[in-house]
Amino acid sequence: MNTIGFKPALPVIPGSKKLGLFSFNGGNQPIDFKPRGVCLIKVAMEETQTLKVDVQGKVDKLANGHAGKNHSHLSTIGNSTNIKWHECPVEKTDRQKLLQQKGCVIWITGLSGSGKSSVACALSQMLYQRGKLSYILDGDNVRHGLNRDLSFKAEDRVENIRRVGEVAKLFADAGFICIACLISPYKRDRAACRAMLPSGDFIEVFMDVPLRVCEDRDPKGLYKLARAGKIKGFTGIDDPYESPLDAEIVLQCNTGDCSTPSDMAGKVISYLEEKGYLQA
Ligand SMILES: Nc1ncnc2c1ncn2[C@@H]1O[C@H](COP(=O)(O)OS(=O)(=O)O)[C@@H](OP(=O)(O)O)[C@H]1O
Ligand SMILES: Nc1ncnc2c1ncn2[C@@H]1O[C@H](COP(=O)(O)OP(=O)(O)O)[C@@H](O)[C@H]1O
Repeated sequence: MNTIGFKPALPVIPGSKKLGLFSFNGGNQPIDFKPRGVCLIKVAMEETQTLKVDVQGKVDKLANGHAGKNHSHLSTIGNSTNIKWHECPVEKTDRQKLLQQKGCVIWITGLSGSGKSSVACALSQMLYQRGKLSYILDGDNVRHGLNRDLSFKAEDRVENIRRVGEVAKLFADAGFICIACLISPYKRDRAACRAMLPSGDFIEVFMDVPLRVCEDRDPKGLYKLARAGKIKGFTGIDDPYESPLDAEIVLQCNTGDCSTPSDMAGKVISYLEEKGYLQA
């Protein structure tokens, strides 16, 4: 693929979108394809854009080039053969402008009882109060529906995380601030979810709460059951939890005396503000 620059032949009114006929006239890099005179291209805000051009002269926006999207050709993705990505005129950037925020995924990981759901709820509430749209994908809740066929065996946890990662990606593309809170015990699976999103849009939050604190809380009595051998493969007891080393945000609580979920959520809000996610 070559990259070329192009300038629309008609003026672009700032803040507006158009469909129109444009000729390639602004490329200053060598290209080896033959433009067919005019092409129907959707115009974005900028006067000059970098486009990908394949050998057949088909055009593909670089910005949307993440996993699985092949705009020009039939693809095989997993067991799905002969599939093609369909673009629509309303894109993520348009939805973000509408919502005045940037779509992203806040991925909260930690042991059962570490406070993931509490922080997720507090965060969602604080965002709501600021007029920002979020949606929570809570492991427990998603297992009531979409993932009801999955157990807590290692391979089912992997599939659980993969599915939630994919759903979270869709929410982020819709412009939502998607808050996923799952134990997600394996580093590799969290990394795979991170890789589904454009750089920066996956924000990992580690609930750094030791097992003894979680076990003391034991709101559902599950640790007690696991210690008694009545639940097998319970995370932290007889199933592994791999702590993140590269989380964007670490929320620590070493003793029973922790800061409140709202204070913790406040740190996430500060991060989102600093990184510009709370504006379009
Ligand atoms: N074996 C075992 N191990 C860990 N957790 C268990 C298990 N069995 C049931 N539960 C309950 O399921 C909730 C975790 O679901 P997740 O989907 O977040 O788990 S995972 O990410 O697939 O590991 C978890 O909820 P949270 O306490 O909210 O984390 C538990 O209540
Ligand atoms: N920051 C906190 N300080 C004290 N208790 C907390 C805190 N966050 C959560 N809890 C309590 O700990 C228990 C587990 O919280 P929860 O949010 O359900 O964790 P998780 O979703 O990780 O299982 C609940 O009883 C909750 O009220």
